[in-house]
Amino acid sequence: MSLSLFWRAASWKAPQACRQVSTYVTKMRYLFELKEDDDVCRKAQSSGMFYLFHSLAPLLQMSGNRYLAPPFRASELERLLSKFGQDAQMIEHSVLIGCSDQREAWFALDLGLGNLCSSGCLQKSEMETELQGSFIELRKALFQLNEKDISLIFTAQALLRWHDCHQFCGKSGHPTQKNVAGSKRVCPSSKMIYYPQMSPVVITLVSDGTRCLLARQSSFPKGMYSALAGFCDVGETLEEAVRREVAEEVGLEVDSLQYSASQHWPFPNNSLMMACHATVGPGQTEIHVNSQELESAGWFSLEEVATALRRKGSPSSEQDGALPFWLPPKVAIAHQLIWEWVQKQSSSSNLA
Ligand SMILES: NC(=O)C1=CN([C@@H]2O[C@H](COP(=O)(O)OP(=O)(O)OC[C@H]3O[C@@H](n4cnc5c(N)ncnc54)[C@H](O)[C@@H]3O)[C@@H](O)[C@H]2O)C=CC1
Ligand SMILES: [Mg+2]
Repeated sequence: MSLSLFWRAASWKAPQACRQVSTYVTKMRYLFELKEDDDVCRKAQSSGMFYLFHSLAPLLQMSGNRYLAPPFRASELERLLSKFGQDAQMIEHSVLIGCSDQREAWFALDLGLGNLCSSGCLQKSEMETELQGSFIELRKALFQLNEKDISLIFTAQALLRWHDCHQFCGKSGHPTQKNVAGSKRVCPSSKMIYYPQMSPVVITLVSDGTRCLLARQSSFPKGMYSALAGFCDVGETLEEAVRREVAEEVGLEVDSLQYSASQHWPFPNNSLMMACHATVGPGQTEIHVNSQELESAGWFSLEEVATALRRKGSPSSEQDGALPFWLPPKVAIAHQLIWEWVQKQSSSSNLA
C-alpha cells in the first residue's frame, strides 16, 4: 500500500451504531491478556498447542514436497518429556506465539537451548524418531515451508533466540526472569524490563524508469540477485536509511521514494524489513559498487527480470551449464518488490 493510501485507511472510522466486536479484535484482546497476566497465560498453556524446536531448528514433517510444522497438545508434550526423563516444568520455558480464532493459545518450546541443556539436553535424534519429524535448520527449510506456518515459525524462532541471548541484565549482571508468555524479561535486582528486540532494515528496488537495479553479496546463493538492503542507523528515518544505503552500496542518489510493504525476517536474527521503490533521474545511473558490501550490481531490463521471475526453482536444477541469474523466492519481500515493478512496467509499456 502506498503511504497516501495507508493514511487514508488509517483515518477511516467504523460506523459506531450496532458495532459488533470482530473475531480479530477478540483475538487481539485475548493475546494482550495472555501477555499481561501470567495466571491466564499459565492456564492457556494447559489447553494450548506447542511447536517444538531444537537449538532453534523447527520440528518439521514432510508432506508431499512441503514441510509442515506439527503442533502438539500440552498433554502429549508432558508425556514426551516424561518419556525422556524430563520434568513437565520444562514447559515454563515456552513462549507465546499466537492463538486461533477459538482462543486456543499457541506456544513454542526449544528442547535444546542452553538453559535447558544444563538440566540434561534431550537427545535430538531420539526425539525426532519419537515425533516422526526432523529438526531442520530454518534457512534450509525456508523455501519448502507451508505458507500458513511461515510467520508462526519466524516469530517463534525470533522469540526463542531473543530469550536465549538475554538471560542476564545488562545493568546489574543478574539473571533476568521471563514472564509466562515470554513477551518480556525482568531483572529482579535493577527492575529493568527488557522487551524482544527487532532491527529495522530497509530494502529498496531502484529504477531508472526503464530498468531496475539488482545486486548480490558474495554470501548469496550462486547467481541470485536481489534488491538493495541495509540496517537502519540509530536516529534515521526510513527515508534517510533508503537514501544512505543506496548511496553507500552503489553510489547513487535516489530522488523519489514510495513505500510498498513490510515483512518480519528472521535472518540474521530478527529484522523488520521495510520495502520501498525508489527512482534515480536519467543521467544519474552510473553504478559505483561498494565492494566491501556487494559482489556486483547492475541494471536489468524488464524482459530479463520478467523472464527470471517466471523461472521456477533454483537454477542449480538447470542442465545447460550456463547459470542464468535468478531472484529471491516468493517468501522474501524482495520478490514482491520485483514483482510489483514488473507489473507496473508491463502496464505502462502496454499503455504506450
Ligand atoms: N527478505 C528479503 O527479501 C531480504 C532480506 N534481506 C535481509 O536484510 C538484511 C540486511 O541486509 P544487508 O545488506 O546484509 O545489510 P547492510 O547493508 O546494512 O550490511 C550488513 C552489515 O551491517 C552491519 N550492521 C549494522 N546494524 C546491524 C544489525 N542490527 N544487525 C546485523 N548487522 C548490522 C554489520 O556490519 C553487517 O555486516 C540481511 O540480514 C538479509 O537477511 C536482504 C535481502 C532480501
Ligand atoms: Mg546491504
